[in-house]
Amino acid sequence: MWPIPRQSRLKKIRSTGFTRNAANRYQKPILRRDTRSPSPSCTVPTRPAADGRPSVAVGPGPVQRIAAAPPPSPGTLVRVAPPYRTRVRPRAPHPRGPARSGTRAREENDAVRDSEWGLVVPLKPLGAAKSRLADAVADAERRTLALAFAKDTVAAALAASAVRNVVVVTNDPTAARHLAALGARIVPDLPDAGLNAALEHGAAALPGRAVAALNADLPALRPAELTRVLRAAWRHRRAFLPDAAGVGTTLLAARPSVPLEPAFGGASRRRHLASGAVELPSTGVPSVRRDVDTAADLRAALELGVGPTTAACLDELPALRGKFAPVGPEGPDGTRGAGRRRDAVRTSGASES
Ligand SMILES: Nc1nc2c(ncn2[C@@H]2O[C@H](COP(=O)(O)OP(=O)(O)OP(=O)(O)O)[C@@H](O)[C@H]2O)c(=O)[nH]1
Ligand SMILES: C=C(OP(=O)(O)O)C(=O)O
Repeated sequence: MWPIPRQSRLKKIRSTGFTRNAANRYQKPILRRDTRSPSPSCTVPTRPAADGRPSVAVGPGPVQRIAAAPPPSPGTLVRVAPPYRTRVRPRAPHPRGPARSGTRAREENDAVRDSEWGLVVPLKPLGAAKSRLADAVADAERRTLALAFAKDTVAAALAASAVRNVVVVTNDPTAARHLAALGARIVPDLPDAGLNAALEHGAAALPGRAVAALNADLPALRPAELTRVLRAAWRHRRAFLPDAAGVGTTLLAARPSVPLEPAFGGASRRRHLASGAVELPSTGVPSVRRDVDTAADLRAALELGVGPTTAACLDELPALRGKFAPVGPEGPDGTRGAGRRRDAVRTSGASES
């Protein structure tokens, strides 16, 4: 019956609203009688904080059961969905809003998908980490703080909508256990040849991805600020963010298939600039720049508001309580120091704040 003479073709288009090909593409939703058994309930490990608020999962803890939706009554017509894909973790709603249909929207959605980054977070063995805090705190507290910084950094990174996954490169078994419980993938530091070798090794675990190296000592990190930095980095082949002191680097990013070429350590801002990486704007992203090496850095981080694990350490460990009150003015509630911490809970899939 095809080709239809032009006249009757136009008539057909007018009567159906579709050409034959367009009509073939249009499909009604498939409806079938529901024969499925009720779907199983899913379990989410959580550990409530001391004050009763929910908190980041820190390991095996009480398991909260989420009841499954009641099954439809027998014989109900249900829309047949495509095969379900299991997500490793629920994703936060994308800032550009829900996915839309159409070619232009599809391109936009692809761009959003492409701009999801793999982060590489290096972490020294805790016994050696944060050595510049040794003057201010005893060894046990220094190790605890190094782990707390890393946990707050990784939890915030996992909650950032531009981040798809976080690889932690470490040989520390305790840190590995805690950070894996948050949702990070642990890669042993096989080269064991310093920070830059560890970063190259971690980046190799994310082939074909946009990769960003992020220091593990950013306890004030906010997911929305990290997303802002990564979206800015997406416009360049390689880009970096200087640390709060303007001497070092807290984040170095490379688009897919571009070698990361990390040159961290000491005055790395100058080295990253000389290597051709573009320096990203520093304004509006203080939490991504606020690395903590010294007691003064920790006070400055407290001014910004640190994450829940660092705040809990500073509140609960007798040797640390009251030790790092920030130098700034009192908070609106008259409290200082850890009392001014941000209370937002940062878990995977949590909304950005
Ligand atoms: N896996 C791995 N991570 C490292 C290594 N060296 C440094 N890092 C991490 O790289 C980031 C910046 O490191 P540094 O500032 O040199 O070390 P730090 O432990 O933060 O502080 P200091 O001991 O005071 O220098 C931190 O997240 C470190 O844990 C390494 O050799 N291997
Ligand atoms: C590792 C670096 O920083 P810091 O030693 O100050 O943590 C760096 O800036 O390259």
